[in-house]
Amino acid sequence: MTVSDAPVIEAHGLSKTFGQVAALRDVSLTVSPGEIVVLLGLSGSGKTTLLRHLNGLETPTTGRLRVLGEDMAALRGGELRRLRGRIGMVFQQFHLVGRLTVLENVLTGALAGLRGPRLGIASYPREHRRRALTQLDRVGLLDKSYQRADTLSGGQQQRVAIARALMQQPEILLADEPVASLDPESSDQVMSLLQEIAAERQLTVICSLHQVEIALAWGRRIVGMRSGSIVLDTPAAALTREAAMRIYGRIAASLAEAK
Ligand SMILES: Nc1ncnc2c1ncn2[C@@H]1O[C@H](COP(=O)(O)OP(=O)(O)OP(=O)(O)O)[C@@H](O)[C@H]1O
Repeated sequence: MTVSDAPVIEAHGLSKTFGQVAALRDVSLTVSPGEIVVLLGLSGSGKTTLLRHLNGLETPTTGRLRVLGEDMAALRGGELRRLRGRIGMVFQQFHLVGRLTVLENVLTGALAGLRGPRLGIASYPREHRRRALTQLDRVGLLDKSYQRADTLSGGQQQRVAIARALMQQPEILLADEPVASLDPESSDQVMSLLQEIAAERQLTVICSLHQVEIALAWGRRIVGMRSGSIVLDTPAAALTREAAMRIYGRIAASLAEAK
């Protein structure tokens, strides 16, 4: 195995409990560079908790986790921040600052690498501004650069959030239900953009979804989660819609039983 083939994520027996709630149960997962992995599961199955472990926002109750070759349990302060700088994140609710321009929102993606507070576009280095405009061009929104972020549609706002994440030149992109708030057409645009960008940059993408149809259409590898456990890990091409729906049916049934 060469260095570049080394897994970017290696989780072994991860468990996480919040009080009485087991959010993750014995999760093991290995992801190679450039893979696009869809985490598929209903609400409450543990997808967000797993993603939060991958960028060090949660620490496991038990188990081991290596991300980009680093043992997460061994990282402290600045080391953890540096690792986080290599991992981009996008969220269901975009988390843009609505009253700022699109360009300023994208510029904030590079803030971790800058000292001191920034106020206004002109306060960012010229090179950052150039890069931010390049990212906006890539996501098809260059013409919206100077518009307030809250005047954009949901799909456009998610594309801005992707451009912001790309500013940190991440090696891994974590997308937590990135299309859950979007209509079908915008969902397709966002999923297709994530896939193109992953291919262009050899970027590893881990994307949580709850919709089987979208997972089948866009996933390459589908990891199914139920009640905190991985119950399925298969190439999307090998998973028929009927099989996925049956698995989902079992997920739904198990949740109904739990209530
Ligand atoms: N900080 C927390 N404190 C207590 N319980 C938590 C916490 N975070 C997650 N949980 C619980 O852990 C379980 C898994 O939640 P998680 O958010 O990971 O699921 P999910 O599949 O991402 O669902 P959703 O899409 O609704 O966020 C749920 O039962 C949730 O209530």
